[in-house]
Amino acid sequence: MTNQSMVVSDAKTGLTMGISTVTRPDPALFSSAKPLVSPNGYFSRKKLVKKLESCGNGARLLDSMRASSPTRTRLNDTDPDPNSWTAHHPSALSMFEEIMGESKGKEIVVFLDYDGTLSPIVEDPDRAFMTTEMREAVRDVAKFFPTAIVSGRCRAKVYNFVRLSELYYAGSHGMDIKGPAKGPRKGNKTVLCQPAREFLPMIDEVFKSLIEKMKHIPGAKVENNKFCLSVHYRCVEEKRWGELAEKVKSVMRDYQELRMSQGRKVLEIRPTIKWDKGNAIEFLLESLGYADSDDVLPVYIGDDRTDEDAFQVLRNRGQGIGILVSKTPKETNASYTLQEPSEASYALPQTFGGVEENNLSSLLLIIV
Ligand SMILES: O=P(O)(O)OC[C@H]1O[C@H](O[C@H]2O[C@H](CO)[C@@H](O)[C@H](O)[C@H]2O)[C@H](O)[C@@H](O)[C@@H]1O
Repeated sequence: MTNQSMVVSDAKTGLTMGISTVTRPDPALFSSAKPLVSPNGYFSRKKLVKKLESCGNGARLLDSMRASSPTRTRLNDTDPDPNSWTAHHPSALSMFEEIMGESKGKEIVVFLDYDGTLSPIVEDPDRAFMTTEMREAVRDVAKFFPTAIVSGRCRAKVYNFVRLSELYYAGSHGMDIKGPAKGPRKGNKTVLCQPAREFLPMIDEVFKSLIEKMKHIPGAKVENNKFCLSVHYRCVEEKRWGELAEKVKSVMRDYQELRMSQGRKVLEIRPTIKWDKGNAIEFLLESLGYADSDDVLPVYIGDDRTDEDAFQVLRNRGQGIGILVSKTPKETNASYTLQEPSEASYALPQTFGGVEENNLSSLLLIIV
């Protein structure tokens, strides 16, 4: 293992754009890697950690699959009280003034989750398209603020859905980050970070095993997200979820270097490295020159458990705005809420005439 760094500079501002120190085996695999030359924005080395989330016993996993994928609309006793939840996590739309106050004098950086945030949740993961209005809204946001898509999907796939080359993309739950290829920073070196590169052969192997195992479970789907895998059970009969979980666990037993987490009717398999969406947004903020800056206001909008790592980072920094997209109360580190993707999809391009840079009101006008 080597401790390598990447430096990317922004020709426009002269700022160091991307510096990351990541643990990885083969520097040659990082096409844009260069020696660390600036004292600015060093990232502390992220060491491999033991499994963060064990698979647990079968019954626990099955319970958790049910709990994390509610088909119900009614709340149960364990859900947070809706009134106190709304009081603590008010709608981002109703808190416009307050949110605007936080943005004064700060540079806004926008982070957007994809599934469930920019696109509605649908049965077929390959058909989770975003609307044209949403794309326009994101395009317009990116004209004013550095904007990144942070997704569990493989970077190429999420790029194919979004198709905006001026954005940063952090795919595979942040384990595959790339800066804009074109757009405002055209001609500059691009930010690149792939801290789990060494796991690629293993992930491919596990993908093949899972495909084989899932063949006999109607509706199950295995998605290769490059540095992680998704086993979807949205279209599997609930009475077979236990069997599906057992099969996934039986494959996982041979791979102690991988761990499992859960999303919305999906089991996600990924390397045990301590690198998640939270690390991804820290990396990107650092890349943009905001490592320890008080002058930045990161805004993160997401809907899923994996987005909580990013919300947590904002809380830890005591900086930024986390917005959870959810219709039902959930434990969350976000401060505000939106009910559903459509609340963030009413693009109002006509408002751009009056938009001022560095003003959060511009952002909200664009996305709501
Ligand atoms: O981080 P995200 O961008 O939110 O990605 C998380 C997972 O999203 C996708 O699965 C989810 O959306 C599908 C399409 O609506 C839905 O069918 C599935 O049940 C959801 O879990 C994606 O397919 C996964 O690979 C991502 O990890």
